[in-house]
Amino acid sequence: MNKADLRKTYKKKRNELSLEEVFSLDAQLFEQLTQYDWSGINYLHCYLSIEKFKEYHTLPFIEWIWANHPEITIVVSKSDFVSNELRHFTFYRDTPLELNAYGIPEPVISEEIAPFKMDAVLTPLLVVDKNGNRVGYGKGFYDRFFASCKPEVKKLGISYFEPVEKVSDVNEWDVPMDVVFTPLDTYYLK
Ligand SMILES: Nc1nc2c(c(=O)[nH]1)N(C=O)[C@@H](CNc1ccc(C(=O)N[C@@H](CCC(=O)O)C(=O)O)cc1)CN2
Ligand SMILES: Nc1ncnc2c1ncn2[C@@H]1O[C@H](COP(=O)(O)OP(=O)(O)OP(=O)(O)O)[C@@H](O)[C@H]1O
Repeated sequence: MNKADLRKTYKKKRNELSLEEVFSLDAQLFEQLTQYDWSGINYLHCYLSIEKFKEYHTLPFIEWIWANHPEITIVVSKSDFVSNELRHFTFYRDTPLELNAYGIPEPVISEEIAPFKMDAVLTPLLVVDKNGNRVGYGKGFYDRFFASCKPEVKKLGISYFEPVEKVSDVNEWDVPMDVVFTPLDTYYLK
């Protein structure tokens, strides 16, 4: 299937999840994430969830990192919807957040971190294929971001759904995921 059709299908599938389903999928994803080997990571970039789109709710996992991996600095983004580029800032317990016009929580003030500093990036997505090719909302924020990261950055995807066989229209700018967390499994793709 192509990205446009997958985007439509998986947006609908996610929308149709009940709150009970989301709650239980989130608990399973949390288990997968906490079983991953986080050693060697200093800067972990993580998205903050858009509630109205029913994205996996990352805050409980971020709190787990704060409690269990004090050596890791969590970094979150601010989105510029004119250039479709991200800027990156440290995120601590006391960092104030505000919702931007798209419903994405963003830090009000904190320290800016350059993209090449990231050791791992937890990436939002609608669905991936078995090669790690990702379908997002179609604005290319994360593809641009990965283009400015160091080549060895760990690209980690989070998905409510199992990988599909194939995204048929992969472009030259698409950066595949190395690892994908789903409620049922963690896939190591490269
Ligand atoms: N939590 C989170 N943060 C993220 C992303 C993400 O997928 N999740 N992004 C990943 O790249 C970027 C933001 N991408 C976005 C792209 C489009 C819309 C949006 O609201 N689009 C339409 C509505 C479409 C719809 O209804 O589905 C609009 O413009 O109104 C929001 C965020 C950066 N930050
Ligand atoms: N490194 C890059 N530099 C400049 N433009 C880029 C880059 N990567 C992607 N783009 C542009 O961004 C758009 C990405 O579209 P695509 O359908 O791949 O988005 P997506 O990966 O689903 O979305 P998102 O990353 O926002 O979740 C394309 O129009 C592409 O031209």
